[in-house]
Amino acid sequence: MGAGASARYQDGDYEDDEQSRDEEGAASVCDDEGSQGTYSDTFDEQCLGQAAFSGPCKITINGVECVVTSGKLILEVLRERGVPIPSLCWHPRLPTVGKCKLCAVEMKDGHSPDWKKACACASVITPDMQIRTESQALRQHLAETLKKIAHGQAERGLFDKAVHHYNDTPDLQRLFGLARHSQVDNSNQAIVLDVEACTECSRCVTVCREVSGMNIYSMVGATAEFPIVKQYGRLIGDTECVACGQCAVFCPSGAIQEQNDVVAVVQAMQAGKVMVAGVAPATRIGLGEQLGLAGGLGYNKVPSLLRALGFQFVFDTNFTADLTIMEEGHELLGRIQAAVRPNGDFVMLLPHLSTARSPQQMLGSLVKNYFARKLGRRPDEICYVSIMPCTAKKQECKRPQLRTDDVPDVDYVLTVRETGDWIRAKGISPDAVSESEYDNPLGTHSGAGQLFGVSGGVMEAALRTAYELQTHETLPKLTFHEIRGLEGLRTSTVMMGSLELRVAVVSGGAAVRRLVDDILSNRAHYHFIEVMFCPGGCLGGGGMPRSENPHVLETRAARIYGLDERNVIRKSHENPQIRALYEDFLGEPLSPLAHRLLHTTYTPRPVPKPPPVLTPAPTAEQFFQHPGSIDDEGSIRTVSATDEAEDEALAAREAKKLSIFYATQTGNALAVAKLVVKSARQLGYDPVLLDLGKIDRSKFGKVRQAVFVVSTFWDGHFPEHARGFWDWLSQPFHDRRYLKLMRYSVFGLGNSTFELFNHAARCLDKRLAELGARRVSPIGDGDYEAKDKYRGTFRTWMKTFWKNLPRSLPVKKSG
Ligand SMILES: Cc1cc2nc3c(=O)[nH]c(=O)nc-3n(C[C@H](O)[C@H](O)[C@H](O)COP(=O)(O)O)c2cc1C
Repeated sequence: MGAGASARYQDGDYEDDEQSRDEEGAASVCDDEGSQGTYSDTFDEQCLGQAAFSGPCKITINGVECVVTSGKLILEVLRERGVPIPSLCWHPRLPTVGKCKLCAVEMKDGHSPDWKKACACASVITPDMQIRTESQALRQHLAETLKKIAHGQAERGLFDKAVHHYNDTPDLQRLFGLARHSQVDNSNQAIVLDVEACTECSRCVTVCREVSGMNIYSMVGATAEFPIVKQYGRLIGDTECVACGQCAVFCPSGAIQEQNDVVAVVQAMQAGKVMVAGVAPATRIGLGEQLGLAGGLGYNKVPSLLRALGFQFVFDTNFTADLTIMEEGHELLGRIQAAVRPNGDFVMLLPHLSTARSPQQMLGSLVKNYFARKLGRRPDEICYVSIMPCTAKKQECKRPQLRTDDVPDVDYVLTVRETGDWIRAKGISPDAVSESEYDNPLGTHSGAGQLFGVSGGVMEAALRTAYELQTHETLPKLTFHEIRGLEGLRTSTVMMGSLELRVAVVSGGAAVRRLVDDILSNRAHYHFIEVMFCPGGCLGGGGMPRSENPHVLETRAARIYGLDERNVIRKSHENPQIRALYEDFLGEPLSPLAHRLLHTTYTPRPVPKPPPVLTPAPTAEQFFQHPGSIDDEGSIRTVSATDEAEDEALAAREAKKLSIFYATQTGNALAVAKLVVKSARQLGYDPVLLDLGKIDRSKFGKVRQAVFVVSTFWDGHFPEHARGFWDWLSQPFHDRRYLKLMRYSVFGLGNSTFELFNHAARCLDKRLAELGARRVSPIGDGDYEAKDKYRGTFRTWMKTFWKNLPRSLPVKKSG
């Protein structure tokens, strides 16, 4: 609801004086007396950040007076005080979206007699506010909202059952379109999406866009059967998804999960394989949480629990974290020295990824190629299972580069969640097992290795070793506080003798994207960068326990730092087993054997392209195929720009000529462009409608009066048919006065839930002005998310344009 709309609720009688309501939003309710009333599904949302100050203030909650902090969200305050309040879309670590409307409360300020309904997740506490969470109307609202969610799930469930039931009847499958779609998207090696369980809360959309910076999910174009649309309407496996699994961590209903590999692991056990597990640094922090142990799990309980599950050997991925530092540290110093110019300066190293494998893959490789030999077994007789905080590791272990003699180094990856649930399902109690040590020779680690579980930890571990390797002196201070913390980007300059090393630590995909942009555009210069895709690093990984605790990442980080501090060995190069491994087997860091077993190569992954054309609306097709023909509405002339520019001499007519260019993917922009044509004709103009993808470019510079109606698609792009035009117009060769004759205005069609809202229209608007065209009126930002879709914005924009157009005519010089 717009801020001005008022809905009054008094003593169980709902009164709504808003005139226009959209159909979807209206539902029928009974009030206390059982009379039927109309109930608007709209909300009074207090603008976040509206609170004048943040400090203690008095409010009442359900009639009880209390002192709380103003400026906080109502939902946060209710949760802190233990007042039951349902919600689905809200999460303390995500921006508010106010989608599910389950957290409705009623509120009023001190003196007002009227109660207003509001989303507790989208409204902030103000002094003297009264809040109630219980009333007949709220109960009714909750029931209706839950019913809608359940209805959607049930519908999709029935749909799914129909697939099963009609499995042998292809005609019916075709009829329902079932042959083409599956309810369960199993196309990704790490993530599975079962839309039957989806509550349409949109958390996956938010986290993927805001935290991971990927924008794989969308609800635009969603249907009842498929409430979540993936990039370009494809299966997840065909998108750019990197399987970080943040969607799985934040999904409240289990619709998005990791691919479960427990059954495959159990089958390997039953097949008599030698079962070996490896435990990651963040795993030992997360497993206790997944098992519901508030105080965490005793450090050496983890190997015991894994042995109770049936693993014969339990190694420590912290060991190979130390090994990674040895390989990566020598690699870094080698690259720096190779890059030092005679004047002592050194060149950018950023385009060069380290070739060192991840600790998981190093451990897998050593288990299959080193430990197997000690055991007198063939690599394929061993099943190595990695217990990880990460979902992407499920994908990583399947990379073809990470096999030796066609045997995978890592057979399966289980997330912390899968492992915890398996332990529970087997009825193993952490209290019933005693502590035990990790197995050797791959089980001893330094505190530096443990730090791999937190963002900044790999950098800190690397610096502890690189400093001593470079300077041959003892590092005076072990902790690098400047690169600790959970902000997306931390930077520092570290002196290593005379070498000044500029370092950056980045975590969370969105922050990574920003840093990469800065580097590519020469705004950021670093020598050594640690990149972790998950927020806070592995402790915020896609395979870690789901948590509603806003401070969960800080708590996990503190535990990891605590483990480092308690360790007797704090530097990777001081780990005695690492030294022994080089002496016995690998030779030295970066030796040929180390290269073969511990390093890898990368190949670019194909980036999925948008489909060539997304079924244009039939009317648009007519226009594309028959330019110049009379359209179905009988009155709109479409011509090529060539004809249009021929009339130079006819000045009077010229002033009335208006070129209306459109670019559309699914036909909406064309429909809007036609409205402009009609409106122009009513005002006595002579409009022509032009497909922006088909204009005669040699005549474009002669257009005098123009309107552009342009939609944005696929991450800020122009619609398919007009991309060639944009590529051409944005080229640097155009003269700055190329469009000096043109007066124009742009109307954009987009959706504000996309990060690049109306990007195509905005770029066009800017570019036209850059090339000398005069803007008659400001761009119209049409937003599909607006209550009336594009209507209101369009009317205002059109009105301003007609008002300004005659005034913008160049004044004739007299004499
Ligand atoms: C797959 C898809 C991607 C979209 N991408 C964007 C976008 O990046 N930015 C934006 O503002 N709108 C985006 N939209 C919203 C469209 O611009 C909006 O639906 C518009 O009405 C389409 O107009 P058209 O039918 O003329 O192409 C997207 C819509 C879809 C279905």
